[in-house]
Amino acid sequence: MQSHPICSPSHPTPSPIIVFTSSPNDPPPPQLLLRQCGREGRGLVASRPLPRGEVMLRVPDSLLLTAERAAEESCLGPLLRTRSTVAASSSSTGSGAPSPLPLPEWSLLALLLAELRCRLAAGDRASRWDPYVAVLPQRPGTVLDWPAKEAKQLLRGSPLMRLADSINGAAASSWQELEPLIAQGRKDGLIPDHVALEKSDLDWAFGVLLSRCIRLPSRGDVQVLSPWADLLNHDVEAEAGCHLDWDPTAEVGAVSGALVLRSDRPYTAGQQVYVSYGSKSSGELLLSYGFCPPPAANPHQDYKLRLAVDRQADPLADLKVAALARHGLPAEVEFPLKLEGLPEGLLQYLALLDARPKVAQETYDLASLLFEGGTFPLLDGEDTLALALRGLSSRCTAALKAYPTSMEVDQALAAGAAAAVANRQPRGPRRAAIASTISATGPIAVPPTSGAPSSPTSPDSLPTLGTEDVCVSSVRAAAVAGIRVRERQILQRTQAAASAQLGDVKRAAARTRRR
Ligand SMILES: C[S@@+](CC[C@H](N)C(=O)[O-])C[C@H]1O[C@@H](n2cnc3c(N)ncnc32)[C@H](O)[C@@H]1O
Repeated sequence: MQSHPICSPSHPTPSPIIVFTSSPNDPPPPQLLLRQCGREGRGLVASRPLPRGEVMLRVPDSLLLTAERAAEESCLGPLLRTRSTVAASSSSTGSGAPSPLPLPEWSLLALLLAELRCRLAAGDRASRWDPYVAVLPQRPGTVLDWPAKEAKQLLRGSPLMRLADSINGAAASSWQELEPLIAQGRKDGLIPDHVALEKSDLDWAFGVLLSRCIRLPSRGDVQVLSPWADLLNHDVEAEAGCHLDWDPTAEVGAVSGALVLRSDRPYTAGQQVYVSYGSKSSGELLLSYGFCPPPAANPHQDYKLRLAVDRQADPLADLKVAALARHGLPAEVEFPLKLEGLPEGLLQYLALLDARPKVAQETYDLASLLFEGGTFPLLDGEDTLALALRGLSSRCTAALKAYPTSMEVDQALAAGAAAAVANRQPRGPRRAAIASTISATGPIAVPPTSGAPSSPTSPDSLPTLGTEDVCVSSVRAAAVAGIRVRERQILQRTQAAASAQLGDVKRAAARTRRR
């Protein structure tokens, strides 16, 4: 691999490599090196043995791409400033609070990213962010890159369809916000001719944000793009991974405050450093980040069962919504079903949804018993626990019927892809990276590992599918088939657990009647 453009010494702006130094006067060797890490793409590895709690990376504020910076540096800045002023004067409380953003964070970040991408494509390299934008992936591989028709077909029957709709919906409404602004900017001569700023540019920018944006809890949950920090890959097995957050006390040179990465455990030289992108299922990672760990090996794999008060068919809907609200519960919830055990509160919620109380007070009393007392009462002689278990079983039946394919077809599809993908050699192995070290200090020696992939024959042995893999439509289809296999297994196991518990409830009731 060539030298990393981010590190280019010829670029006039301060190179982000300074984030690796804790003291500008006496820089120690960098703690992290950039490497090619197999199907995960680039990643960061420890350059030397690192103890637990070590600061591995500091990114100063000046290198964070925030929404405020995006608004300032976009060619539409003058228009955005007018909007900010109008918003500030209409919401002014004289509190000295920072002026509100003219648009939502992601719209501003996407706008600047898209603009920079258009400029770079036309050879216009006037921005200090160019080295960063130049190394962003051309295809982030998120669901925004999937043809709409294909996404509809692939995700039919799966709860992932709702996630895809919400991602596409968010990108579409952001475009609706930006389109008139872009038209106005063009009219006002603010946008150079070589900056197309089309919907496809914005969709690309949204894909970059979905897969790389970092939320900083210790800085008011602000969302940023950060060079270097966004080269950290996700480990499904790590509960938390290394800690990445804003630290107001960290110092880079004379400046206080930095985005800091601290090691969660000791690292050996050459070991890849991971963070956790959150407790995400393989489908969520596929749609939002463009890669798919094997669902069977992902401890966060689930089936998101959506339960909602039926406002159309339930004559007691308003009462139930009010009763739920009294207990701080929404009228719609997604319960993550897993292979092992039922999610907390699921049966109570189902009991309220499916019960048919006669009067308003009965609804409120039922809700109190379920959500406060933790008991399932008899309602008009009917056991509300049995009601909830039957409700769960029938919802699992309906969910299983909603898939357009059979279990056998999905298993074959996923297994076929496992074999095909295993034959494609990724660039460098996963956990102990070997070749192609890219760093300011040159390669370090790491013992080679046996790079030969295992030969999978079942969907369970599907390897992690990286972004390059899932950019191929047939591999995407197989990844979703593998997810459907796991979702079905979860639904079947849940149904079996509900039937078994229903049997217990019936036997207990029979014993009570006999006494
Ligand atoms: C924040 S970036 C990390 C850096 C990235 N590898 C790169 O080369 O730019 C997130 C992207 O990294 C890749 N990625 C992260 N974790 C992964 C994993 N466990 N397996 C496969 N790909 C992964 C995916 O392409 C994802 O969209």
